[in-house]
Order: sequence, then C-alpha cells, then structure tokens
Amino acid sequence: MIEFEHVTKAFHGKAAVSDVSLNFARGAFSVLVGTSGSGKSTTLKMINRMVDFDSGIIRFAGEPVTRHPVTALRRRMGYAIQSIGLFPHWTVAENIATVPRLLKWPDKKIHSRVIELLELLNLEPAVFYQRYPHQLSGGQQQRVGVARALAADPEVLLMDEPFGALDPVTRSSLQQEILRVQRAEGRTIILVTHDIDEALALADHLVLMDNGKVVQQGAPDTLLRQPANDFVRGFFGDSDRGIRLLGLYCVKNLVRLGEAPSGGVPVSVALSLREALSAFIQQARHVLPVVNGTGEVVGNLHLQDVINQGVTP
Ligand SMILES: Nc1ncnc2c1ncn2[C@@H]1O[C@H](COP(=O)(O)OP(=O)(O)OP(=O)(O)O)[C@@H](O)[C@H]1O
Repeated sequence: MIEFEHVTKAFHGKAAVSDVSLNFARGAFSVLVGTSGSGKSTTLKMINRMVDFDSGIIRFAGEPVTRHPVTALRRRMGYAIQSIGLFPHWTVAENIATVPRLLKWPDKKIHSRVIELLELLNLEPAVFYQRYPHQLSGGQQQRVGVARALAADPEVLLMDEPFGALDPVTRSSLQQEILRVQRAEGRTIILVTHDIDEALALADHLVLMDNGKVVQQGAPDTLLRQPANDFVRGFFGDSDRGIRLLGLYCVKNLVRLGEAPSGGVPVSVALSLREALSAFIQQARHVLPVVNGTGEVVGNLHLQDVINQGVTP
C-alpha cells in the first residue's frame, strides 16, 4: 500500500534517512523501531509529506505521494503524535471532529462518531465531551489525539510514539484497543516507537532502523530468531531474546486440550507464553490448568512445551 524505493533525506547536509526501501502492506500493522535519531520519525513524516524527501520514490495506493495533493493525502491518513497537538481552544469533541468537519459529515453522524471513539478509548463521554485539553491529564490528551486520528476512518493510520506519556496499564490497554481496531477493520497502521516490547506486541511487520538505514525487517519472530547481525542481536537484548520470543505466542497455541485438569491456579488461553512462564514460576509447578474466555477448563499447559516453543520455530 505504501512503498519506499531508495528514499533519501538529509538535513543540513547530514543524512537522516539513507537509501531506504520498504513496503508497508495494506491491512498490516507495521512498526518502525530503532535507536534515537535513527530516522524513524522522518520516515513516517515523509509518507504524509510533513517532510519532503530529497531522492527516491514513495508511493501510496500505487501513485507517487508527490502526485497526491497534500490535503487530500492527509485526509486519507490519520496522524497521531506524542506531543498531541490538540487545539487548545476547542473542546475534546471538537478536536476529535476535526477531519469529519472538514469532510462535511452531517452533525448527527459526527456526534455519534465522537461518542463511539470516546467510549473506545475509555473516556467517559459525559465527563470528557465538553472539556478542553488543559483540563485533561497527559495520558487523556494522548487518547484524544488517537481518537482524532481515527475519527474519519482513514485508510492509513500513522502514529509516532502515540502512547509515550501513558502509564504501563493504560498503555497496555490502549495497545490492545488499537490492535483490536486494526484486526477488526483491517486498518493499515504504521507506528514509530523506541519501546522494544511495544514493537514486538503490536507488529506484524517490524522495521529496525539505525543511522538512517533499515538494518533488518520482517516478522518479529524472524528478527528475534534470526538476527541479521550483532546490532540486531544487541538491540533486542541478547539475554532477553528467549523471553521476548515467548511474548509473541499465546497459551492457546500450546494447550493440551482435553487433558484431566492439573492442580494450580488456571491460566487463560489469551495469556502470552511469557506471562504463563511467570505463572509457572510463581506457582512452582510444571503443569497448569487452562481456562477459555468463559472460564471453563479446557486442558493443561506444560512448562516443557513453553520451553520448546522458545527453541523450535
Ligand atoms: N527538522 C529537522 N532539522 C534538522 N535535523 C533534523 C530534523 N528532523 C530530524 N532531524 C535529524 O535527523 C535525524 C533523524 O531524526 P528522526 O527524528 O527521524 O529520528 P528518530 O529515529 O525518530 O529519533 P527519536 O527516537 O529520538 O525520536 C536526527 O539526527 C535528527 O537530529
């Protein structure tokens, strides 16, 4: 859906992005991750032409972005950033409605979309609808920023550290919301983060950048299991790689269905194997019962199977 071919951008003679070729597939959740100053934000901003590039081609829906009128291009791409950029004299509802208003949606449709998004992002409409940005916490402002980016159902969502100022609990629930929206609606999302665990939790397609270049890209599993070089190995923390790998899989993948339930506090099918490993350690057990979404015991999880998952592809 979005393709980069040999794209280069320099600021004051110094390359920020060098000869980058990438393909962000339609409906995929792509994540740009890397060291500070590696060119992630610049890469993102070149997609909606917030930053012009010096050479190469970037295509959106088959056409070079330079041939799309800037305003039309930006309306097709939601954009959410850490520093939020909410309009201070507009209420939360007016901020969220920015693009629907530009698109001249009827008032009723705008109102119901704003309510829907407030609920989606856990902001009680009765409390937040009429508030102004200065009356919100940093995390609430960020959620309004995400709601605004989603408002007009853009084909592509560009997000630059959108969960940066959130506490770990809110951050994790917002990550799950975004994943749910992306899976349910097949939305194309490109997200920049320097948080490795966030990147691994969200990405279908992970792009690791360093010094303006793409060092390795692919499925998170591939980068963890087959790091292209020492930089990639080091970036994911050599000693944490096994644990991070377990974070990519769910208990559901390994449950031995129909076994007589073992003792111990059950783990849910939806839990990651990383969290399940922690449950084994906390309970000092080798086998734990597994429950499905309705709390019914469906089988067991064996510690040995979890360990094997970290070894076998
Ligand atoms: N507007 C600008 N003017 C001058 N230099 C810039 C500008 N924007 C970015 N740069 C430089 O380009 C390089 C890449 O910056 P970029 O913001 O893309 O990196 P990043 O990977 O997103 O970093 P971070 O994770 O720290 O936000 C950096 O060296 C930065 O200083």
